[in-house]
Amino acid sequence: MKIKLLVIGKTDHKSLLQLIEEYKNRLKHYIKFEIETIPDIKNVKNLSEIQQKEKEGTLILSKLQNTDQLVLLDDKGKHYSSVEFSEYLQKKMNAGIKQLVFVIGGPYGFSDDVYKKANEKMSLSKMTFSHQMIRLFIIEQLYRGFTILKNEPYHHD
Ligand SMILES: C[S@@+](CC[C@H](N)C(=O)[O-])C[C@H]1O[C@@H](n2cnc3c(N)ncnc32)[C@H](O)[C@@H]1O
Repeated sequence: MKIKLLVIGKTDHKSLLQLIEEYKNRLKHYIKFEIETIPDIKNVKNLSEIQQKEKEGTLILSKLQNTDQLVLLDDKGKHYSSVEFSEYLQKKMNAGIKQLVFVIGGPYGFSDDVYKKANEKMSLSKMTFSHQMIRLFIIEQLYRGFTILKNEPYHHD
């Protein structure tokens, strides 16, 4: 199985970028992982929130393969503990899924079309994080999940 993280807009904070790189490199020891960045929509100031979400949504959907399993990161999604998340990853690998795609929405979240296409919604907290910060959090949780599956001493309950 491969895992892709689909995000909108470049990571603009240098220190956040460094941490993302660090955890991305750690994660790559366990699974094929890539981050795909959709460029920011131009002239957003002239667009309503709905128009921006729809434009971003069209771009998100254009990046997907038919066989992809689409997981939206969404503060209203399902909650997992880190151990449950590791079991979730194991189940996906056992199910023979080719590519698991986690998507992070733009500043206003996802369009209706993206919600319709999604296989599931996953929340990392009841709180809302910025679309930049959440990149690091999901990558760290993926890394943590694989260390749990390998019984490595990173996670402590
Ligand atoms: C600033 S938030 C968007 C908030 C927007 N009001 C909404 O309804 O989704 C930007 C993106 O970060 C991600 N995000 C933020 N907080 C999250 C959380 N607690 N769990 C999972 N994803 C989250 C989601 O992908 C969201 O689309």
